[in-house]
This record gives sequence, C-alpha cells and structure tokens, in this order.
Amino acid sequence: MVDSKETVVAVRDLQKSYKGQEVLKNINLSVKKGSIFALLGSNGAGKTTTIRILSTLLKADKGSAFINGFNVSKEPEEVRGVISLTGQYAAVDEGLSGRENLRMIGKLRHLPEANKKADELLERVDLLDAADKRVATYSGGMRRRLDLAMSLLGNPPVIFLDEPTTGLDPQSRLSLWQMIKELSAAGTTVFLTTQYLEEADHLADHIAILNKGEIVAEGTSRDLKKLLPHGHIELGFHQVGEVRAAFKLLDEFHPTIHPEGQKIILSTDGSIKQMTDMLNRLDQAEISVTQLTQKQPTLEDVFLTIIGEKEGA
Ligand SMILES: Nc1ncnc2c1ncn2[C@@H]1O[C@H](COP(=O)(O)OP(=O)(O)OP(=O)(O)O)[C@@H](O)[C@H]1O
Repeated sequence: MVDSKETVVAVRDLQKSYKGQEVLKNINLSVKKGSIFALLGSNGAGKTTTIRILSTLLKADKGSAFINGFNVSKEPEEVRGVISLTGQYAAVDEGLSGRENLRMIGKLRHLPEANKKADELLERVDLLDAADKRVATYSGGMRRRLDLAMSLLGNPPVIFLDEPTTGLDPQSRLSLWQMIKELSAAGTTVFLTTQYLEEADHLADHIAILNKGEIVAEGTSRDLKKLLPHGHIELGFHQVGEVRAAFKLLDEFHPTIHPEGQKIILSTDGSIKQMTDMLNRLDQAEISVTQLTQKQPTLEDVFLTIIGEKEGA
C-alpha cells in the first residue's frame, strides 16, 4: 500500500538506464489527490522516461511506483484502468471530425452513452464550434484540446500530460492551462511534464525539478523561489543627493546604483517586513521615494542557481 489515502502517485527509488547510461537515478516522488504536479526539466532530463514508466509503457530497472495504490510493474492492467496519457496523436484520425473521433474512441472503449459523453467533452475543451470539421483542418491548439478530450473519456482519476503546451501560441497555452486547472478543481490528479518554468509556476501545486535524471529540488513554486538567497527591489529618487543618502542609509542591504540614473537596487529576502523597514528608515531621514519596483526571483533564476551549484560542486 502507499503511505496515505491522499497520495495518488508514489514513486520510490526509481532507476532506469539505457545501454549503461543512467537516465533516471533514484527518483522519489509523491503526488496528492486532485493536485497538479509538474515535473520540470530541460531536454533529455528524463521527463518522458518517468512518464512512460508511470503509465506502464516502459519498465524501470529498480524501484517501485504506485498509482492509486496499484503497482505499475505488477498490476499494469489496473494502473491503465485509472490513468490516461495525452500526447498520443496517433489515435486521432485526421479524416474524421473531432466529434467522430471522440465518438469512435468512446464506442471502442464500450463507454455507456458514448455520443453524449463526446459532446460534453467537446464543450468542455471548447471545440463545439469546430466539432464537425475534419481534424486535418485543426490548428495545433485545437489538436491538443481534442487530445485532452480523448484522454478524458472514461473520467480517469489520474491524467498524465507530457509537455502539453510545447509549440503552442500564448493564447492556446492559456486556454489549455485553464482547462488543466478546471480538471484539478474537479478532483482529477494531473501529472505533467514541462520545459517551461512559467508553466510550472502558473499551474502546479507542487514542482519537482529534474536534471540529468535526478530530482534536484522540490516544493511549491513559492518554496523554490525561497531557495534563492534574495530577490531585489529598486527605489527611485528625485535628486542625486537623495540617491547618495539612501545608498549610505541602507548599506546593509548591499545597494548598487541602477544604470538608469536616480535609482538604487537593494537585496531583500522578499518579506514585507524588510521592505517596510527600509521605507521607514528613508521616511525618518526625510528622503522621499518616487518609485518602488519589487523584482521577485523567477523559477528560471532558481533553476539556473540549482543547476549551477550542482555543476560547481
Ligand atoms: N529508447 C532509448 N534508448 C536510449 N536512450 C534513450 C531512449 N529513450 C531516451 N533515451 C535517453 O534518455 C535521456 C532522457 O530522455 P527523456 O526522453 O526521458 O528526456 P526528456 O526530459 O523527456 O526530454 P525531452 O524534453 O527532450 O523529451 C536522454 O538522454 C535520451 O537520449
């Protein structure tokens, strides 16, 4: 059994090599019911390999993985009954319409009321208007939405999305993000892989950063951003004299002069308390701030810092 009723995906010490090359080194993961989990990594990090093992398409060399309490290597049929995996365009018949594709797959899977279900899903993924057009005429975003609808047939409690928005334009990406959020809100557990830090940041309740087959950091987006020692703020002033005075007064926050004139940049821990403290000091010294910009570290900063530390170690 897995450790808790709330844990839907539990991965322990998973390892995989291809011809002596270690592709996954001791992966441990745990995904909570109804959450969105993002496995974030660059090309070749091992994301697809992980998803293929979890969805029973590939065997791990060592370790174990459970989905809804079923063991992926010992109970693959049961696992397949509770998951779906998107990214399988091969299943889509280009010559048929979106509606025909969905109905056909529903019937092949002997789903009750397959036609009705197909129409409900078309509405859910916002494809009703294009439902009767041939898939060959669909844009990239429409294909992804149809693919998502196909994998939602049969209401699987866990869905795997392998790089769901790669290659999509910003608008299609936003619309897919919205759908993924709605799925999770309705109780579906979503396990996705992405190369986009912004995507993980925007969508995921929990993020694991995979680098060269290892999880190098894990947590909420907020946790990961905290790994960075500091963010920074920029303060702008009217006069050069004020810039100098502020620079001296806030010495402990490692000020630097902004290249664009009458501004200073200060390191902070990102807390409101620290920012209030800085502003109070300036106020007491009667130095007025004309502009304040807070720059939070991005996940990209986190990613580069962690990878840099690992490589430097
Ligand atoms: N069938 C295979 N035979 C040999 N090596 C493989 C095979 N499949 C994957 N690899 C290697 O394993 C590593 C991880 O690949 P994987 O596809 O899991 O990465 P990924 O994080 O999904 O990357 P991408 O974003 O490029 O898909 C890569 O170095 C890849 O070349």
